[in-house]
Amino acid sequence: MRVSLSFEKPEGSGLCIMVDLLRASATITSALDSFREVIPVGDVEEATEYSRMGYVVAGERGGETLPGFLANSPLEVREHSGDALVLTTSNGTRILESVESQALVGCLNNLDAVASAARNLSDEVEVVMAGVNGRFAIEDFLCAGEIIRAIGGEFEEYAEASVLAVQDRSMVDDAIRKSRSARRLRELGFAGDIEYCLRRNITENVPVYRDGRISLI
Ligand SMILES: O=C(O)[C@H](CS(=O)(=O)O)OP(=O)(O)O
Ligand SMILES: [Mg+2]
Repeated sequence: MRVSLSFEKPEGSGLCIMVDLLRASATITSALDSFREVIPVGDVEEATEYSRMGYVVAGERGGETLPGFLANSPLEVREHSGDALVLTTSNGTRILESVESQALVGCLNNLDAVASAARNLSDEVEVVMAGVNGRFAIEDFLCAGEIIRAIGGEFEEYAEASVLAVQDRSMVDDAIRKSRSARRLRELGFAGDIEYCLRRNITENVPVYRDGRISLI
């Protein structure tokens, strides 16, 4: 198994795992408990159009929930159900739109499940950190490190660095709690989401993005 790590967009065209720990990956993973599929859309206008058609919509910009939408929150979306959830977020949904083939969605909540699915699907996987508006985000790097360690195999150097960074779990948790993204979410009243996103292996859900939709693998 060969594992690489990249930032913002996949460098190859094979299997990838999109990691946006706070919060798009966790929201998508959680939503698939109560929705058959998630439709990720890049812009607010398109999501609003879906809303007019009667779809349940969720989304934010800069962490702030869009008016009339559910929050990009793993805790909030699981209180709703339906056939499809339309989701637009600042980073995660935008990254998925740049995926050419298929992408799994990974977070700490589904850490071992997504690692095992990747191993079953391919002998090469690229983990893609979403970041925040083009900037490195430590929470995505550390989450990627835990997923890459769980996948195992041969790591390219960036991937290896992420694994070396996650030797101490309490340091990982502290760094994520102190991240710019977490601070911003706490200011907006989403402290509960941060703690939820830090929980390891609480679900077997492995979301897969293909042909513009996300469903369980
Ligand atoms: O809603 C979130 O947690 C973030 C907001 S921000 O742009 O990083 O402030 O969006 P996401 O697409 O989940 O990174
Ligand atoms: Mg994020």
